[in-house]
Amino acid sequence: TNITLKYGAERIGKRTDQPMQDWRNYGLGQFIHWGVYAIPGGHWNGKYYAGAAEWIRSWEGMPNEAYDNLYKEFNPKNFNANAWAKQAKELGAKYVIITTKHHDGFCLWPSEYTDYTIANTPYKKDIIGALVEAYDKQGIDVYLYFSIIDWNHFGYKSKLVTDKDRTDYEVFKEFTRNQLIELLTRYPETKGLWFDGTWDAAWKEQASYVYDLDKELREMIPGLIIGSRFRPDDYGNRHFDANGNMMGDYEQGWERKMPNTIEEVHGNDWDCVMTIPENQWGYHSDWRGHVKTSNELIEMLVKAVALDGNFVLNFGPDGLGTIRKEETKLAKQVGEWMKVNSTAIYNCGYLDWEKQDWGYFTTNRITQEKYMVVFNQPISGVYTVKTKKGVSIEKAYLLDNPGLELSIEKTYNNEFLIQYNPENHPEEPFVMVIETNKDQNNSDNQY
Ligand SMILES: C[C@@H]1N[C@@H](c2cn(-c3ccccc3)nn2)[C@H](O)[C@@H]1O
Repeated sequence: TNITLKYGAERIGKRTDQPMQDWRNYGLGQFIHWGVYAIPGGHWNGKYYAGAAEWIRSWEGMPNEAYDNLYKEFNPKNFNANAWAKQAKELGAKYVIITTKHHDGFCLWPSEYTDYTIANTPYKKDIIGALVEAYDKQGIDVYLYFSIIDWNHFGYKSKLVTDKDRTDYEVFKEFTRNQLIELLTRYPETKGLWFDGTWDAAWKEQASYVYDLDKELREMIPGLIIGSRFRPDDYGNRHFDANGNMMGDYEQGWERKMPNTIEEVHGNDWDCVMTIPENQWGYHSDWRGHVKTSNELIEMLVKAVALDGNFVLNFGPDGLGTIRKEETKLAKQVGEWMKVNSTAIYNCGYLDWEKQDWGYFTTNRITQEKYMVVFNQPISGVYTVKTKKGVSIEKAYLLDNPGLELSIEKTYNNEFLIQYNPENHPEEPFVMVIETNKDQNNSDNQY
């Protein structure tokens, strides 16, 4: 169908400019959710809050008035931006997404458009500025998370019913625009904005305002990257417009979930943002339910890269600015795996060969080198690989032991069977490198 839209997708197909190519090649990112919600950490008056810790203000167990005064005691004496950035570097994250303002409206930067900011806490100092500088120094690209929902602003409405709603909302729209311009002016190193809280009916009616704001922000920082969770089209659709075309630069719909097939990705760039516990972004002192292990997180990361996406792992520092021991341990474990295997992650993406049970294929978009990341070792020691017509496998070896060539048999219907029987069971996923007759990446073919 081709419905005429004034505010639909600005482009069909992937962005091809360098900033977007860099984004596409990150593979792994870090999400930071930090704010005053980290002070209660999922508890109030001795009671446990079963929801997501950053939503505790919406819980009847926590009076709004009590929550809205928490900022007066926000004084994270253990906060050390350089330590966080160093840990992210060791994790192997190529970019970071930092909450500037979550749904509660508390600003981690000294915004001049509201008093509900870090400037009016005992801590006083600019948290965002310190983090941008520290991550920049580590060579990690910085993206800013911004919640459109703002429970602290009188003009914020989830839906527009009365005339007063509408006049108040106009004030809120200008406030939102001012804060976004303020953020990009203060932190011009910002590579992109990760918007959240744009599902309200009120916001979905603002197609022309958001279209203009999107354009204005992109003009401030050339190459700025904004996902599909920002603009509504003429009919209030987000992510995909009325013609089914994606709005924004990548699909931002995979929150705590992932696609299973390349078809679900619709040829778009996408990111998956993931919590370590089942559903906690902000700090909760009592994680219940399933807490993911490093091998589970590594499999999600590899699966995302294998399906042409990025994987963004969330960290929720506590009220004093400490990154909790569970997150520190996982950052170390994933980081150690990345030190050995990131060749199959960075600059890699989807290889259009049939998915096999032993794990995932990835391929380097620049060198075309191909990788098999193994999660399920076959008892037989036989790894089946179905290539494309005319493509044969000539060499196979372990990424961390190139000298040991693995035997390859070709079957009658163009399948290749790679044999690998390690003496002992590997404790974590491992990578095989495969070279085909079509590879041009060996030096003597370069003219
Ligand atoms: C990135 C994540 N997005 C925020 C969120 C998710 N949701 C939500 C609301 C209703 C249904 C499903 C998800 N509301 N807010 C979370 O608080 C966190 O910031």
